[in-house]
Amino acid sequence: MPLPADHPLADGRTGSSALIQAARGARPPVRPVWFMRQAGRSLPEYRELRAGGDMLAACLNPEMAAEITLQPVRRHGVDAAVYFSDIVVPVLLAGVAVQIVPGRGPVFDEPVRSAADVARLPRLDPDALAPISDAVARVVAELGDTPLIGFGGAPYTLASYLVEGGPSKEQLQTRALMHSDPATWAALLDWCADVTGAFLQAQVLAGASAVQLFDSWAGSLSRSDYERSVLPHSKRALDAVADLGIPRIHFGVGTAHLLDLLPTAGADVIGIDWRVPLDEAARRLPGVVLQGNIDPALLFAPAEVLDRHVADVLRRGDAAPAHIVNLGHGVPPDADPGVLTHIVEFVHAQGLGG
Ligand SMILES: Cc1c2[nH]c(c1CCC(=O)O)Cc1[nH]c(c(CCC(=O)O)c1C)Cc1[nH]c(c(CCC(=O)O)c1C)Cc1[nH]c(c(C)c1CCC(=O)O)C2
Repeated sequence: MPLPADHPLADGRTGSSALIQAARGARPPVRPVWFMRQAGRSLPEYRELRAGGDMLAACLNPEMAAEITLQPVRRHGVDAAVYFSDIVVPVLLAGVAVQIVPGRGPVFDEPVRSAADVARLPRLDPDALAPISDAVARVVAELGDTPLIGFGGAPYTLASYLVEGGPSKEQLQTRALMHSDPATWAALLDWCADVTGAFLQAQVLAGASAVQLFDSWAGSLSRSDYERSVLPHSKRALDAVADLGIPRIHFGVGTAHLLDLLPTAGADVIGIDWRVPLDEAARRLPGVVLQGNIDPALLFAPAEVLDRHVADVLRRGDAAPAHIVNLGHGVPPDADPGVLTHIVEFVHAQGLGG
């Protein structure tokens, strides 16, 4: 499947941007920087626009979702936008009842735990993704040569919300299901991969120039469980956009023990959390473009401590073929937006270094 001729990557708008260059392994004059979870909670203009309104309703309102996506680009001058939505949006659009509870996260009316529960999961009608395509088209019409990153939840992370019925630190029911009923598990993860795959595809076809697959909970898996029961499904989700020719980023939290496995799912760029220094990651992933990995905790440290840390991240990032600067996980809701703007200015002022 080719990109539409008027897609920003097909018509030349975003191809020479720092983000796309770096994702393809080149070293642009200035290192690209964006922040996971930049679209939302830490910005006063976001809070004002949302004004207590429902999160998922905001995601399904194309005008509002487009505006929220653009807010951090205007404010911080980041090198990419990330589409304002949530990993559970395509699940909701498939017809599964879910809410996002403020301060908690996605909560499902009925957890999915048995073979019958999985068999009942509805098929996602691609037409249901129209509000996504609409919002993305509005965003890219405003972005010019700044690329939009689309995203989706990796099958394990998504499945953990469905099985637990909500956020869970240890995902005990999820991992119990993986071991007790491998066939049901595989069917559930394939369903999640297909829902995320369709979500990614809709965003790319409407104008996203790159995608990121978030596997926030992958770190709780053993290496063998990850390799056998999760990785093939993450690959299935990434495969949904493989032939569109856009860079694919794969990010997980707490994945030090899984690092060398991650690129085998098919992504071009691997996102590293703050626990593994980028030069060590580069040694363990030769030839792989890296993204990360400013410790989000340092957003709360004095300016000179933060600057020293960011300079260290840049220096270590030089060990990779190319480096996309980001945090090691999402922007905390109480972060000072001024600190994020400062990081963008600091990174751009450094040039490429090394
Ligand atoms: C696990 C996960 C979720 N959603 C997401 C993940 C994976 C990324 C990660 O590990 O951080 C991904 C996500 N969620 C959101 C984005 C938007 C784009 C971005 O700025 O990166 C992205 C990429 C918006 C959001 N998603 C959510 C908000 C907050 C809702 C609000 O403002 O009321 C935003 C802006 C809600 C949400 N949705 C989810 C959680 C855990 C929460 C937090 C609940 C809370 O603390 O209030 C599920």
